[in-house]
Amino acid sequence: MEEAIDGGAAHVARRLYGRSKGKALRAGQARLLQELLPRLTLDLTQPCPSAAGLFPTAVTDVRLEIGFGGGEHLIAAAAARPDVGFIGCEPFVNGMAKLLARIDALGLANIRLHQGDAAEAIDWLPQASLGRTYLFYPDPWPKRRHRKRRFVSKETLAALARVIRPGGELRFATDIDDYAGWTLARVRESTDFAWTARASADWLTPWRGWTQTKYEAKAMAAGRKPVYLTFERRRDGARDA
Ligand SMILES: C[S@@+](CC[C@H](N)C(=O)[O-])C[C@H]1O[C@@H](n2cnc3c(N)ncnc32)[C@H](O)[C@@H]1O
Repeated sequence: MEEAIDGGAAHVARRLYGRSKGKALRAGQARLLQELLPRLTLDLTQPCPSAAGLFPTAVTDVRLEIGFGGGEHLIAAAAARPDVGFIGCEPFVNGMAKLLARIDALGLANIRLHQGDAAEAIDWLPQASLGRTYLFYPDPWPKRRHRKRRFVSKETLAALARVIRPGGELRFATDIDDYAGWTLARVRESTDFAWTARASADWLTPWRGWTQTKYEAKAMAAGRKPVYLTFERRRDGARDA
């Protein structure tokens, strides 16, 4: 067990499941990992006084993407909103290399990165420092005995509730019905988040300006139908209002 760096939710050192390496990297990708990644990486060994202060220019909001994969959504979101700071977390080195190539090509200055478990970055961030968090197609771990490896848990929801400001959002997409039900059940038990859907169109329609991720394209090609769930961070005492 490790102490939280900023005195926030206690960070429990946990195993990160899933692959961290795939195909051999090209020379250009290896160079970006060596030279660009260290310049954009969060320094979790130092306290984080302010999430907005991680960016070189003033930002109006800070948003976090957990497990960005190939970075399709993160790049599009950051390019569309240069006034917003984005933090991307991804342990898979090939995904990180792909994202770095896009950041470099587009000259984006509003992305910061953590190559590893997003839970570490979440525990490091100050309270109420994020306006929005994205969790798209997290690894489904379909076997019953592996479900405890899923990113969504009572503990991660509590950690996210600490860093998402009241009125802020957690956006979640999955193509696995059982993971949607699992997440809804955990949100239902939480006093921190409320599912905002009013009608089926709300969970069957992607968010405005949505950029399809590689995983979603594969899921749809295989005939699976995604759901898009938006959870609002409750303001204190709002649960039974
Ligand atoms: C099924 S892929 C989806 C990727 C991407 N979101 C998409 O929609 O294409 C899940 C991703 O989550 C990453 N991941 C798994 N556990 C993670 C964790 N604890 N923190 C951050 N990323 C994680 C994996 O490396 C993988 O790239």
